[in-house]
Amino acid sequence: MTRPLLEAVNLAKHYPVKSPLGFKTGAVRAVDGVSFSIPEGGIYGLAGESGSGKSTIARMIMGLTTPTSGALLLGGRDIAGQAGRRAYRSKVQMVFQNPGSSLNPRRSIGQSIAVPLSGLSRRARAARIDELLGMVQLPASYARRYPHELSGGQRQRVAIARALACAPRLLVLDEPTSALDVSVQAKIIDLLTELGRELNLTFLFISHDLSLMRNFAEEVGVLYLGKLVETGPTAEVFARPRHAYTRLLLASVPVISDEEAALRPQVPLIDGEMPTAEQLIAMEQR
Ligand SMILES: Nc1ncnc2c1ncn2[C@@H]1O[C@H](COP(=O)(O)OP(=O)(O)OP(=O)(O)O)[C@@H](O)[C@H]1O
Repeated sequence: MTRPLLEAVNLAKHYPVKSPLGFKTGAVRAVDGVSFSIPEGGIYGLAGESGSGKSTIARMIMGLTTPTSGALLLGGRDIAGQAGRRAYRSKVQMVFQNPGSSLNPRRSIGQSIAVPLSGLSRRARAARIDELLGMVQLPASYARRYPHELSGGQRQRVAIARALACAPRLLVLDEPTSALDVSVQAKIIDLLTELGRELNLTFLFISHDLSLMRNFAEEVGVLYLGKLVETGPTAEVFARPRHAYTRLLLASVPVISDEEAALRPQVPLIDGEMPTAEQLIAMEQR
C-alpha cells in the first residue's frame, strides 16, 4: 500500500455569522468533519455543488485559511505552521478555473512561468521554461507570447506549466477545465493524467461535475453541505452510488450514448422535474 501524501482528518471550518451590530449569532459549517486520504501518486476527485465547501478545503490545503478543528497532513506532518513556508509552497501548487485571470496580461508567458524560478541564472531559467513548455506540449517559442495571444486551453497549459515550475508533489486543481469547451477539457485531462504518471504527481481534483472524474480520478468523494456523504473507488461510486445526493449528481449528468444512459441512476421525478437534493433525501427518509 502506497503511503498517503495528503490526509484530511476530521477537518472542519466554521465561519461565524454576525448580526449587523457585530454580535456572533451562529456559524456556517462550510466544512464539517471531512476525512479522506490521497496516496502518493494518486488522484482524488472532490465533487459537490456550489457552496458545498470545496474551495474552503482547497484554501485550507494552500494555507490561505486555517481549520477550525481537525488536521491536514502532508507526508504525515501537520501542515499547520508549515503552510506559510517557502518549502511547503514549493511542494503544493494550485491550478485555478480561469487561466485568463490567473495570468498577468502584461507578462509574457515565459515571464509568468519564470516567477517561481527567481533563484536560477538567466540561462538555466530559459532552459527550464523551454522544458516546462515542452511538458505541457506547447512550442518553446510561446515563451515570447502574451496571454491574449493564446486560446483558453493553451492558457490553462501555461498555468499548469507555472504550477509545475518548482517541481511540486501535490497539485490542487480547482475546476481546472470548467471554463473550457468539452473537447479542450478532455485534452487537458489527458495531459494531466500523463504528467501525473511521468512526474509521480498527486492530484486533488475539485469540480462540481462528477462526470469529469470518471476517467481521471481513482477515488472520489462527494461533498454536500460541508460533509463528505460518500467516498470510495470511482468505478464503485459510479456503479453503486449509496447516497441520494450522489445519485442526484449522477442523474443530472448529460449523457451522450445509450450505454451511458443505461448506467445512469434513476431518481423519482416530481411533477416531471428532477427533485432537489433536499427533496430526494426527504423522500428516501420517509
Ligand atoms: N469567508 C467566509 N465567511 C463566511 N462564510 C463563508 C466564507 N467562505 C465561504 N463561506 C461559506 O461556506 C460555504 C462553503 O463555501 P465554498 O466556497 O467552500 O463552497 P464551494 O463548494 O467551493 O462553492 P463554489 O464552487 O461556489 O466556490 C458556503 O455556504 C459559503 O457561503
